[in-house]
Amino acid sequence: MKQIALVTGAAQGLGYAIAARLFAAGYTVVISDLSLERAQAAAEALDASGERVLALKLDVTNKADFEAALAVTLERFGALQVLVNNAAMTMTTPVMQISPEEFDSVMSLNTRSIFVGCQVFGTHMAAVGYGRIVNMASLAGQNGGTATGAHYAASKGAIVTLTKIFAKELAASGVTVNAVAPGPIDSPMVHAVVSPERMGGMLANIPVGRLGNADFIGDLIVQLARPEAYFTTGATWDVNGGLFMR
Ligand SMILES: NC(=O)C1=CN([C@@H]2O[C@H](COP(=O)(O)OP(=O)(O)OC[C@H]3O[C@@H](n4cnc5c(N)ncnc54)[C@H](O)[C@@H]3O)[C@@H](O)[C@H]2O)C=CC1
Ligand SMILES: CC(C)c1ccc(C(=O)O)c(O)c1O
Repeated sequence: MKQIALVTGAAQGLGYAIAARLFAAGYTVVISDLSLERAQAAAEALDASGERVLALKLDVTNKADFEAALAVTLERFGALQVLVNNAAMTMTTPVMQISPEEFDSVMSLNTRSIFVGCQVFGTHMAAVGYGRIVNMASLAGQNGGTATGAHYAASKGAIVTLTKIFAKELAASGVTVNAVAPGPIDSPMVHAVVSPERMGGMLANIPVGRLGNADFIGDLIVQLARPEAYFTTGATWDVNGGLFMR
């Protein structure tokens, strides 16, 4: 059976690495992002033939975009088994200076998007009796964050909880819902948040002494997406170089 996966925020960074590892594992991959042009460029880089890749605009703050992306994917490929809710943003505003509007915007993009994605895609997956959803959390959601903003950390903590809730709801329908919680991964986002001057201090604080690798996150998600991974659901998979100990 053809295996189709959709990744949000897949034009760059971890999202692109996840899409690339799924592609290498034989999946047909829908690369979605806020910008159609950037999604198209990423799709072209992954599969110039365009046979096993589709680029879509999917603004994760917009429920109608999730619904449209599901409809277009089903129309084009006839199935959709895997959703990776990856898109997010971070802002490093000190907690006492975060406005309610800024707090809402981070929660909407990082957390409400996961809620909506699990609802829309989970409903389809439950109807067909099979599916795999992976939500991108963060170590910051577990330890309150250090380099990251308070709203970012709170938004990621809520993803762990939502993952458990949707896992329980969908378990009997053949749908698993798991989260991955990375610590700092070598990616545009980490370099945007941690200046070159502060990077040495950050590396010194990571027990394994180096940043994580985006391809490994992709490979972990390939494993969680397998039919054989039916017995892990509601779990948060930590990938943090031992930083949880600090
Ligand atoms: N890079 C890291 O060290 C870590 C990343 N993470 C998580 O991994 C995920 C990916 O992170 P990175 O690749 O580093 O981020 P990134 O900032 O490099 O990429 C995020 C992608 O999301 C897209 N995006 C932004 N707003 C969007 C919207 N409204 N709708 C759809 N797409 C949108 C951006 O265009 C971009 O392509 C995020 O959930 C992040 O919180 C978690 C822990 C560590
Ligand atoms: C790159 C993102 C914002 C990031 C950076 C640092 C940490 C950490 O030190 O724990 C994270 O968990 C992140 O998600």
